[in-house]
Amino acid sequence: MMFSNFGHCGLIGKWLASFFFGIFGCAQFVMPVFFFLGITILVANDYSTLAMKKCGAGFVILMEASAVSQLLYKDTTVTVHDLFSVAINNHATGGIIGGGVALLLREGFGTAGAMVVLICVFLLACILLTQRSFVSFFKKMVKNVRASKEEWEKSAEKRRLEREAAAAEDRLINLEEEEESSDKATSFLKMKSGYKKTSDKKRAKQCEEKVKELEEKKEKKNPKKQSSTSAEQEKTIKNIKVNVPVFTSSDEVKRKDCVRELHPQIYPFTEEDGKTEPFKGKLDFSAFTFPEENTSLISEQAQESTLEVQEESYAPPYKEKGAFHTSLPEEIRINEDLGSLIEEVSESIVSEAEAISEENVYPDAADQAIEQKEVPEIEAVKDMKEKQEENEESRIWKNGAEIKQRDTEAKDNASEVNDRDITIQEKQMARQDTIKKETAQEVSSVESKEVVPDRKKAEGKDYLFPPASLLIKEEQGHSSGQQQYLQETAQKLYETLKSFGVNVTITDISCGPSVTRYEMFPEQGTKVSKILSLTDDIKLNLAASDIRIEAPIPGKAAIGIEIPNKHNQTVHFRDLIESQTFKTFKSKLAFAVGKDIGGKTVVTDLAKMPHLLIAGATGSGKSVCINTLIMSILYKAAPEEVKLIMIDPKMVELSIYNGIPHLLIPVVTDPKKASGALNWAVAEMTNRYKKFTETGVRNIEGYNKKVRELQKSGEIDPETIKKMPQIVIIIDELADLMMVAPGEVEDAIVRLSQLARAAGIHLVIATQRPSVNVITGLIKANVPSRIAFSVSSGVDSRTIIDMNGAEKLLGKGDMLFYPAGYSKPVRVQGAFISDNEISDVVTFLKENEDVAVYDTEVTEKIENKLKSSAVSQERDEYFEAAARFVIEKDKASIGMLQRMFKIGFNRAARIVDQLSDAGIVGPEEGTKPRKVLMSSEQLESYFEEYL
Ligand SMILES: Nc1ncnc2c1ncn2[C@@H]1O[C@H](COP(=O)(O)OP(=O)(O)OP(=O)(O)O)[C@@H](O)[C@H]1O
Repeated sequence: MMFSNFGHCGLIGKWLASFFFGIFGCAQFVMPVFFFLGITILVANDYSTLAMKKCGAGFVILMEASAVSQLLYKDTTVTVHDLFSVAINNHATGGIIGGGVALLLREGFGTAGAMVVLICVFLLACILLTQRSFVSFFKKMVKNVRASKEEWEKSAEKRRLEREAAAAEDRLINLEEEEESSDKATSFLKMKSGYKKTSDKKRAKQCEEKVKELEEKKEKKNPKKQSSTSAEQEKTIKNIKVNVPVFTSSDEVKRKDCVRELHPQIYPFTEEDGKTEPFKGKLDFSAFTFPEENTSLISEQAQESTLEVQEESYAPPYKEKGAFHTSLPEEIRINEDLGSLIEEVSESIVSEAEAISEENVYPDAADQAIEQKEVPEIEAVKDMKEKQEENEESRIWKNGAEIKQRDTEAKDNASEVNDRDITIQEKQMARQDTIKKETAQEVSSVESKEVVPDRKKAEGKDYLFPPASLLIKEEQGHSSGQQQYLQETAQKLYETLKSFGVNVTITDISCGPSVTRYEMFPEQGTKVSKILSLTDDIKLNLAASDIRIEAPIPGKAAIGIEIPNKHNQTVHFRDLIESQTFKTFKSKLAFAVGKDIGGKTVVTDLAKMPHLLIAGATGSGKSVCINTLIMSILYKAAPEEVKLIMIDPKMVELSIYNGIPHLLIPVVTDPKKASGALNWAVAEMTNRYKKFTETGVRNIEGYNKKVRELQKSGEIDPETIKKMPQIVIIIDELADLMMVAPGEVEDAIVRLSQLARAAGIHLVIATQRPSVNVITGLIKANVPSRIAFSVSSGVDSRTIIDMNGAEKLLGKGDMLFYPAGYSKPVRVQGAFISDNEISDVVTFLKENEDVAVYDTEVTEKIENKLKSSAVSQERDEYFEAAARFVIEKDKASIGMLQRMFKIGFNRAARIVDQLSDAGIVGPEEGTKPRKVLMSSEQLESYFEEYL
């Protein structure tokens, strides 16, 4: 095309060039170049939008050039053909495109206007092509001009200052040559100007002023430089004034060192103390926390004293005084005034010393026995404190060595005091022991007198209480390493928790027969749930079979971790009944449960429970528990006072008691009879309520009181109206009963549990399977007191006591005792009684009592009930209604019953036969209706008896 434009390509080239000139006008000269470049750019840029935009902008610029040439060309072409032909001929006009645009614009805006529009479009096209706006271009230009101007000014100023400085230095050299200078001034000058000459103070001052002047001048002109210089100056001054390295609060080690240095009393017993270097650092107490070491140390101290006091008597060693607080003031800052800081620190040390000496070193001050030794202790501590106060008054910072020495003195004092304490404690303990032994001897002598069977003493007069000598006594033998073991376990426990980031203070250790409880107070801000979540880790670290965490212990601000003892101690039943608690217990339904975690005897009143549910896996100790309950009653109440009904579907557990005077009926082993016995109890309960209404009393106590009064006054014959005995119904395996007669048994139990308390009837239900179809919702709701023995899962535990915990018990009498009114179950080691002991007691009772006189009336009633229930099972559903109907109509026929009950012939005939068998209607009389033999009253009494 380029060659064609200049006529070098023959005829076709000429035609082609003419055509393109007609289209693009004069721009055709550069069009081949534009096409070549444009297509190259488009291909190279992968036909990107930007490339297209730029090519478009280039094309517009070219066409503008054509349009301008058209405007400048003085010709009056108006048609497209004219534009085309003129452009072909002279190659100087705009062609169809450029020319067309120019003509249109000229028509619209005139030539000048068209030029302006074209220039504007040209600029826009240029922006598009270059992708630069003119404004930013101009800005950049202005900036560059300004920068070069500033640079020039700066260099001029620099040169001027250099000249001035050189002149000042010349003057200074002259001055220095004249006179001698002092060392300080020289050094100052050295620092400032780098010269090594000397001059006197005055001269130095003058020089200094001069240099300062110069610097000020400089700084005024260059503020950045000024600030950096002043910062440098400050730093230098700081370096001269404060000869203490900067201390970072995040540096744990340094912090600890500082604390040790400033608070020597907090480390009274560490070996490390002697190695502590005198303090050299600078303090920054922001974000200050107290290190845990001292807490542990002091708690260990507390434990030591605790354990000593605690030996033998399982009572808690001291009353929650072991808990102490060691947190220091959170924010102590030293910045400007070191003196005030020293004051603050000394105060805090004194208060710390007080706190430690009063609360922690002697944690069991509350213990009465140890009260006597408090006076010398406190004096000794005061001495120690005074010495330490003196220490603090002296310079803490400078005289590190002196402080160290005094620390050692204080430490010695503390250890002296400690030793003295220990000896005092030992003496005290020894005295306590002797007193205890003496009293124990006295008590046992009194008890032995009491235990001797005494006919007169017993309320039942003719009841001979079994002697305690029939039971096995606990062998006295204390494991010697017990204290050491407890201490070690406590230490391990503490360290385990600490390793998981839980800091605690062990405040108490209660050693029970089978488990030991470590009471602890967690550090402020520790979540209880965090400790609970560590159960398995604690178990692992202590190699314990199972642990239970009580968080928090009811009524205490502490968490209890119960760890099984190395050697279990059996709690013998004899210990319990010989205890003062049992002897002085008023209720006839006293139940010696066992010993709690503190070793205290637990005796409870069954009458207040008023019904008890005992549940646990097989072999967990239920039967033994029931035996202790029965034996407690045998040792406490005469047969006239308490009667027992025992239901033992297992047949082997309670049969041993057959023949004792307390039994109302022989031990029931037949589950069918059991439901009869329960129904009798329900009837008895109703009877008792009737009697209460007649006598105008509300409960059994009121009734018995009234009877006693009337008997005393002689108004009634003691033989005819007797006092009501309390009745305890014991069911050893509820699951068996529920399998045989679920509906009936549940109904009877529910009725009894709802109403029997006031009537003096109490239920004790034991079961192996605490599933919901055995302990139904209704039974659970009405039996409020529970004893949970070891179970296999948390689900079972929840069925019994509505919470987890029983799955962690150790078995063999380890129980969670949860009577009505307790907010949380209590862990108790149940008493143990062997079969031999039971049989000895039973034999004793049998020998000394007339052969058990069972209540024949009760037995008969139960038998009748059994029979009637067997018969009633065979009877038709409409039997009762039919009987009433025939008595009402005074005749009985099959057709009549058919019509009345809308039943078939056969069924009606069967009902009539049943009525005849029951003696309600007479025999068949041919076609005549049968005769009715009973009146309606007779019928009612029949129903009462048999249904
Ligand atoms: N308080 C206790 N102290 C020591 N050992 C006990 C105690 N209670 C139970 N045991 C031991 O556990 C064994 C099983 O106890 P027990 O017969 O009472 O269990 P159980 O729960 O009634 O079992 P099952 O439901 O199978 O009858 C006893 O033989 C005894 O060795």
